Amino acid sequence: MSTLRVDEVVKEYPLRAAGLGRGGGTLRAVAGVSFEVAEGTTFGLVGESGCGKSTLSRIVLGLDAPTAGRVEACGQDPATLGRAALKAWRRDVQIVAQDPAGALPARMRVGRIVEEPWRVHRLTPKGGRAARAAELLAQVGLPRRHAEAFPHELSGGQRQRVVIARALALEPRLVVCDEPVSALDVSVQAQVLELLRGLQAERGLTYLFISHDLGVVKHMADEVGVMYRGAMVERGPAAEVYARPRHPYTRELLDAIPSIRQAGRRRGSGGADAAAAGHAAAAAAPAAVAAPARGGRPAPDAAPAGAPVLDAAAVVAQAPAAVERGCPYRARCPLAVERCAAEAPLPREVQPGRWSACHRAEEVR
Ligand SMILES: Nc1ncnc2c1ncn2[C@@H]1O[C@H](COP(=O)(O)OP(=O)(O)OP(=O)(O)O)[C@@H](O)[C@H]1O
Repeated sequence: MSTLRVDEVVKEYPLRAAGLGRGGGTLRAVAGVSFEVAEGTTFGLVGESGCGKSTLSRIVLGLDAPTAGRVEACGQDPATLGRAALKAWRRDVQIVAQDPAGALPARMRVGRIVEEPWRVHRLTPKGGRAARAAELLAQVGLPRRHAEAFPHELSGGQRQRVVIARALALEPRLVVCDEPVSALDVSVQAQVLELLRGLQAERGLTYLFISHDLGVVKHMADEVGVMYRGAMVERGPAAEVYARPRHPYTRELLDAIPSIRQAGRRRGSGGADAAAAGHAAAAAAPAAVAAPARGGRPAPDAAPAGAPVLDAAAVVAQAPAAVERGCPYRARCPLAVERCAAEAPLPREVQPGRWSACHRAEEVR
């Protein structure tokens, strides 16, 4: 049974809202993405900065509506729910966000932070809020006395544990983990990932795990989806994708894993700097290769006729939308041939359960 279904989701923003000019036109941040996540499993969503991961996560969380397509999470499409129903649905779908320093209210004590979701939903758990909050803190590996601490008195890893405890307070079924360890030291990352895995096993949680780092996702995901310029270019069981990628962009990301780790080590401590260096390397590597711009097909009712539709990477590269057809990855692709310029590859099932949007998927090594 699927806890999450994402069906042909498209999200477009006016170029003006994306800070790109004053005229008409549309930025296509998510370009027809589909996948399902079975109950109790983890789907890893990977791609470089600007490929549309966070936009997709906002849609899954019901914080934004898709321009086209549909999401069903825990049995409901959040875009169709009224206010009260949406609030009730949010008990089932929680987020563990990226930045522990920014995600917690600075002036609230930790115990009170963990209790907050019960306050918002006017609930009292068995045994009372304070006692249950202390239990939750213990379950995420924090001593009970930390309930009295303020977030700034804790380390980054401890703060992320508080974020996780708060997300679990309402006993959700689906947790969107959006770069949950990217702000942490490399050694602490492993501990937090271990905690997330343990909680999943205990509670049967379903995770949508978003990261720019295929190395991190490897430790978590049952299935992986690789996003490039708003599209999902490869999808399949994690072990198979890592062992034999079927898209050259996945290959490029896999090849980048050792260099990211080395970048962290070169900076010395394996501490926060290392994680930051890894993030920077992942973001910078693709930018070093000039990506061409591409105009996409406008969604039927999204943009006025004649207004350009840009994909995310075209805008990241800040190049004019000159190329109208073909595979968006071809300028970086070692396998690109003439056909790739003429015809955009549609996702196809290259073997049971494995999807790739590459004309030459079978030749990727
Ligand atoms: N509210 C918005 N209005 C306009 N454009 C947006 C908005 N949110 C995101 N975008 C644009 O959509 C594209 C995809 O952004 P998104 O944040 O989803 O990517 P991402 O893969 O999560 O990147 P990062 O890891 O850097 O957050 C980017 O070009 C971004 O500028």
